[in-house]
Amino acid sequence: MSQTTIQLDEQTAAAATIRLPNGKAVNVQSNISIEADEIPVIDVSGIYSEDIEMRKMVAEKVREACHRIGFFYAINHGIDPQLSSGAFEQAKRFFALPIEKKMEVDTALVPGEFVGYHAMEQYGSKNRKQNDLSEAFNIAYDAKYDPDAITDEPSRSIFLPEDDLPGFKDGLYAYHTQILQFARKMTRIFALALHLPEEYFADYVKQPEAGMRILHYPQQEHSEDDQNGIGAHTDFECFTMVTQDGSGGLEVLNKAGYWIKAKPVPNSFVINIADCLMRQTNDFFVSTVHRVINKSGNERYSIPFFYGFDRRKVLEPVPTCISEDNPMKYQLMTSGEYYIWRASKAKDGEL
Ligand SMILES: O=C(O)CCC(=O)C(=O)O
Ligand SMILES: [Fe+2]
Repeated sequence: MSQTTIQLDEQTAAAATIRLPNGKAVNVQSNISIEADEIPVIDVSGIYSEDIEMRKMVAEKVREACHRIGFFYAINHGIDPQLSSGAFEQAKRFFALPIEKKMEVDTALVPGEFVGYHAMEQYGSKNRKQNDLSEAFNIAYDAKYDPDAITDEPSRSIFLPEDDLPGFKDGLYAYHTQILQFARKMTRIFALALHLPEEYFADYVKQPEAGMRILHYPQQEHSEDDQNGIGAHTDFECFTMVTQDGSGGLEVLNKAGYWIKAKPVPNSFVINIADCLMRQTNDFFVSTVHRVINKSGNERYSIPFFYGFDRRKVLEPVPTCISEDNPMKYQLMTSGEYYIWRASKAKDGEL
């Protein structure tokens, strides 16, 4: 997530330029979203194949999607749907707690880190009358729940005492552990997609950034001009994998400047490129602007998993994405420097 500044066009209030904290500016032609089949659905079952050609076939589809739109659906990912149902149940239990209880794990208690509770209508854009209509709870990577952990460093997560919500932490990490393993496999596919050896990023993800978030969006009554569930933003790690319920509401800004509805596809992840991978690929992969507006008539719940490289690793350019004619556009920094800079900006109330 990140903050945005939106400038309304003088001629038409519908068109706008969105200035992003990642340094980009994107044009929006209309604030009203449209139905379009632009987000590819990729069957990723080939990632488990022993045959490198099968893995490369998935990788080429990922390459095309990440270059063209920065978003795709992954189906046949192999994760038991009971784990996502379990995590959604935990989300509903948490958000049903009284606000005073939820505020005991307020994210403000952990400056600079994206963990804990983000209260309803707390963040927003100064261009909209109402703050964003959502609440969230974020957890961080925890080596205790990673079967391939190489560290015993304590997690940055904060939780209510176990007796306040028995089973909540284990329920969330049961799902997190499975997504983490899938994300490591996908890291190999992303390397192939960039025409690099599969192992290229292996050292970057032994101790990854792997936050997960549960989100609750009530039905909104205001127009999309006055309020969003989450306003237009890009994510800041390498890639994000979102589990959405059946409500719909996630919208993706395509290169032509139109909001495309990312309609729910059962048992899929919506995967999107985030800023760090955009930086490392010198913009070959696009970190696409997205937002959420829940007008489904239901309470919407979603579970994004934000996956990034080890904080100590420098975000070096990918060799296949730079050349003499196409030099690196971004200043070198570590993943950690980038995350902390962006998280602090976002927590300053700018989304
Ligand atoms: O709720 C969703 O579908 C997406 C949420 C999101 O974009 C975020 O938390 O960064
Ligand atoms: Fe996002």
